Amino acid sequence: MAGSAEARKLVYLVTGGCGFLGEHVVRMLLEREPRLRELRVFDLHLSPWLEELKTGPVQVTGIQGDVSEAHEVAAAVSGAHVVIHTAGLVDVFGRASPETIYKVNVQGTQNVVEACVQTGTRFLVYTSSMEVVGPNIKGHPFYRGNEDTPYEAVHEHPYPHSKAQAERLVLEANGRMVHGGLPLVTCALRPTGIYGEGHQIMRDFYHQGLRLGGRLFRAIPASVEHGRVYVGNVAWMHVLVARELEHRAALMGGQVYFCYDKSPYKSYEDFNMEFLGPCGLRLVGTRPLLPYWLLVLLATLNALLQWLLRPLLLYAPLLNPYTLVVANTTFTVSTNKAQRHFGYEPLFSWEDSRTRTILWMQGMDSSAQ
Ligand SMILES: NC(=O)C1=CN([C@@H]2O[C@H](COP(=O)(O)OP(=O)(O)OC[C@H]3O[C@@H](n4cnc5c(N)ncnc54)[C@H](O)[C@@H]3O)[C@@H](O)[C@H]2O)C=CC1
Ligand SMILES: C[C@@H](CO)CCC[C@@H](C)[C@H]1CC[C@H]2[C@@H]3[C@H](O)CC4=CC(=O)CC[C@]4(C)[C@H]3CC[C@]12C
Repeated sequence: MAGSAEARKLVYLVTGGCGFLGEHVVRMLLEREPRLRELRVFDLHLSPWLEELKTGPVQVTGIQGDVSEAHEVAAAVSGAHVVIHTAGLVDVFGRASPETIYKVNVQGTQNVVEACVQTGTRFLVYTSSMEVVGPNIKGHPFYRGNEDTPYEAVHEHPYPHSKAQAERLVLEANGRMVHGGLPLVTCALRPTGIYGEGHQIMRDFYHQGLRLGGRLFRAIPASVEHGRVYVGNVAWMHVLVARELEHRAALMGGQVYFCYDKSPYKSYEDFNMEFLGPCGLRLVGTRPLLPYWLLVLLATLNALLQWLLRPLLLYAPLLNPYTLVVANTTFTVSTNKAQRHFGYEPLFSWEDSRTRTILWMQGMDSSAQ
């Protein structure tokens, strides 16, 4: 979408703009935000593809930095009209220490909020997660819930705990006076499990399937529904929210929105097979091949091994007690809050989302294991 030079006046900052979701947000902004003049992409590691984006009408500025460093964040935020804060340490496998997770996710978010206040940036969109709600460690189902559905959110794992703390910081900052005397307007988006082009865990399952001779083995009952949402639609929601916060501050400020689209309700594994199947993999078993108690045992063993081996090497398999509970607990969303508050409709149908993801997977080098 082309915008005339006069209409281009806004400066956006996307933190974590080189990540899986961040890249889609960056590209979506360039395609669908005609008022954009400058797009700042802030990340710990800048990706080479940023260079290609520098030839268009929008000034794209890569900023290598760390959200946990307040001065780096303040320098990047200064002069931005809108901040989309997607940067985060996404780790439920024990790769990073809890301290590092808090430093990036909580302190990093606090730094973003303070930078907005100090420099006079008025609009802040935070990428939260369904994980701030659940599934909880008790395995309570959340079936087609919405933003108002009561649920006992109990967090013991550092990732959901840090995301919940960060979300609270962002929402509590709504209405704070920023430099210049106007109120900060914030809101949080809570994606369910995101999938699509660039999804690392999908890549991991694909390569695991290839190693196992084109097979994956069912571990989760098909009846357990896990919420999923296409990355392009999550990015589109971010773009829309960022745009509409200014016009609907009273309605949207301080609100949370689940990210949703028309992706079908399925188990985590059955959903993955929508893409892995057309890439030649097969899910073996109509029921889990191992009894649940054995999976719990294996997950506990993995956690124990991780702890024992930590001084020597990093052992971080996909299966641990936390991921087992998340994958084994029904958690699905059914809401239209984003449609009611800011007119969101998914940009990509389920068929498009599926096709795009399959094409991306088929284009991956299958030997790159
Ligand atoms: N992947 C998923 O299924 C879901 C992700 N989310 C949230 O979406 C956001 C993006 O996640 P993904 O794209 O999946 O993860 P990702 O790991 O692909 O992207 C995160 C980006 O943040 C950057 N980053 C990490 N630490 C940083 C630091 N200290 N300073 C600056 N940048 C830093 C990374 O370099 C990376 O580019 C995260 O906030 C995550 O919590 C929410 C729900 C689901
Ligand atoms: C038991 C295994 C047998 O195949 C399967 C293990 C799958 C898990 C690695 C994933 C199941 C559910 C995923 C999480 C979920 O989609 C919600 C998430 C939200 C976020 O904000 C970050 C990612 C994640 C925690 C996601 C991580 C991978 C799973 C636990």
